[in-house]
Amino acid sequence: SVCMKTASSSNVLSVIVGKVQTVLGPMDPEQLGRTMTHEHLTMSFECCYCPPAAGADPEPENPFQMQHMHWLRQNPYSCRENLYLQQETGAVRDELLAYRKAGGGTIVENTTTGIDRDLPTLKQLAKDTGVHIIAGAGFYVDATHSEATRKMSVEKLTDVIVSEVLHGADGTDIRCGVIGEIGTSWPITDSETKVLRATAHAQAQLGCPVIIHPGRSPAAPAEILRILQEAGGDISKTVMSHLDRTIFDEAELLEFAKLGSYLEYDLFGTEMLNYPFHLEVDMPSDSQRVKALAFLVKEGFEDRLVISHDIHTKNRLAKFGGHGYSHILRNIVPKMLTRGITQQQVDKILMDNPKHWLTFK
Ligand SMILES: CCC(=O)NCCS(=O)(=O)O
Repeated sequence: SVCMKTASSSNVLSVIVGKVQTVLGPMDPEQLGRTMTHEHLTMSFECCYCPPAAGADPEPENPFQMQHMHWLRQNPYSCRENLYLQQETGAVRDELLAYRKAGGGTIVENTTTGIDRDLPTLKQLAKDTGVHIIAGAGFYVDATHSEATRKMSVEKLTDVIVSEVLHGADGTDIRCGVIGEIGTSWPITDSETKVLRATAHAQAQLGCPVIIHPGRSPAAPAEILRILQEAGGDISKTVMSHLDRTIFDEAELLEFAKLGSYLEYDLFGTEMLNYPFHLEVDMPSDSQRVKALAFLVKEGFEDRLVISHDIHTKNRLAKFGGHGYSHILRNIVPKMLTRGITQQQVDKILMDNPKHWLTFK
């Protein structure tokens, strides 16, 4: 039966090579269109609930009323109700229709094991809206690893990830088209190191795209690439997420960029004075994100940039007064064009780079 599985696995793989894999099946990469490389459409972020800080404004009684929108924007993780994006599939469906109208084609849905991935809902959303959706394989940060996950060997973890891509995940036949977001903390834990090694082994077998959530230290992204590379991963097909809250110093950023991964600015729309997961970090504004992109373009990295919003709480949906999934297309692109980034470079960032990354080798 091992032989049968290997034979059927190589048949599946031969169908995906040169293609991208959406929740509705393999697809010609030319069909992707404008692509947000890091979003969530249905998930729970309960693992990251933060009680309001001592002395700060407490959670309002009815947080989703207009007068509390500012509080929610500043304290998104201090309201449990706000962390259940999976309760808003209707609103997400409306937003995906709006995303298509705004010129969007594809969304990479980064929800992995640990934060309530829901593949049947993703498949239904793709059917209902015509937006191409690519689902993520693998595991989120250590705090969400189950005891069973922690006990798995690198080989077993590799088998799980490979199977999620080739055969389907969570007991369904719906296949993932990317590995990640693979979650890491700082310092990287033993269980996360095993998952990173498994990710690299799976990528070496599959020739597939990988996307990583780094811990909150400027040293984290390079350390992660070192682990992946040592285990046989393909850095040129790997996206490093959340650089906007991770590396601030321009020299350090250039040093990291030279390592060759894709560089992702994916918190567009997030404006927050106190970042509760790391109080020493000043969360940048959208203008500062655009400035970082313009800097990396000027330094010659236009072929490595990808962008997104990483919507993972309810308050960021248009239904709750948020910016929604079309903010980049409607507001950020025009801003980029006023800051020395050309239309051709914008097209690379939104179309060509995601296409090259997502295509199986
Ligand atoms: C699941 C969503 C996620 O991990 N988002 C990243 C948030 S942050 O670490 O950049 O604050």
